[in-house]
Amino acid sequence: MPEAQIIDGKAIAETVREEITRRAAALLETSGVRPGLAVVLVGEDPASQVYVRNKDRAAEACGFHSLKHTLPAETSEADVLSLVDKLNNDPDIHGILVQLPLPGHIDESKVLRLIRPEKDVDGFHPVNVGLLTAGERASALVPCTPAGCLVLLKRTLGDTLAGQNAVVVGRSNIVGKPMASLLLQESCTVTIAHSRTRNLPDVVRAADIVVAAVGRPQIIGGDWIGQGATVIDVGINRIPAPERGEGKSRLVGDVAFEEALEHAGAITPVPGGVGPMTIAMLMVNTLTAARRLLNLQEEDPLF
Ligand SMILES: Nc1nc(=O)c2c([nH]1)NC[C@@H]1CN(c3ccc(C(=O)N[C@@H](CCC(=O)O)C(=O)O)cc3)C=[N+]21
Repeated sequence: MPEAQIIDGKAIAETVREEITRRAAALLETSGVRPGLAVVLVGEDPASQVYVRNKDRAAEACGFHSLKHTLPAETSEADVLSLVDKLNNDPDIHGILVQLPLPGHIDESKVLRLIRPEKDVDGFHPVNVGLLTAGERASALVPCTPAGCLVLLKRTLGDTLAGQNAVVVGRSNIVGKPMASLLLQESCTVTIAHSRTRNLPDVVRAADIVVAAVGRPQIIGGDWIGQGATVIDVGINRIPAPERGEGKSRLVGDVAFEEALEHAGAITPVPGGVGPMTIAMLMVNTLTAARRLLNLQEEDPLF
């Protein structure tokens, strides 16, 4: 059996970012506006710091104005809310991202609801969730990770996904549910599976498209993947790797990658698959938000 094609998320993310860099330069040329992104990080979680730094670099590479607000873990909810309020009213800021998870004493949903939907580049505000669910993707801001997965699927399978059997494993608000909405809008037959799904291996085996967004290392067996299926692995799990030396670790996805290679038609690696696309789509959303706030015409969507 030939081995699966490996979907190069890093390279595809690069092409998306190049296109956004061109469009941002054109916007600056014609309107004198530089897209502005504000990222709010509360606390010192090291993984969050890495992600926020990568995002900051990507924004600068695209020619955006990038502002990072790092607040101590003890910051009160009221202070976070007042920062969001200030960013909502800052004309130089077009996109606001509040890094999740927030410390336990802060009500996440309260913070996310305060972000102006037009600046909600994560697509987590109930207005954007509602627009996406209602099939009005064109006026919503779509969550970055599912949007990135859809770009990877279209670059791999072509622009038409209609009629494909898509199984999304995981039902989170940030990946599973919006992913299912996007695939449904593409006229896939969509199943949302989760920890309580009966006969999960058989459900996954019936899929032409598998999106794994569970957050447990290699929980999806390689032999669960139907022959020739396209596999998008959203999981980023750090596991011990004693073979690399004492105390070392490595990143793996939610899919048992090596075995899945023997069954899948195409599959994303971890790292280098969905992760880089998430950051690229944040750039897409920030430019989209800037153009809408300026009442400029929509550009050709990238997905
Ligand atoms: N409001 C909010 N929005 C987010 O989008 C958000 C968030 N909070 N909280 C945390 C998660 C996580 N996340 C990642 C994005 C890119 C990589 C990424 O680029 N990963 C690289 C590897 C990075 C590494 O080596 O650690 C890759 O998969 O190739 C990872 C994780 C965004 N998140």
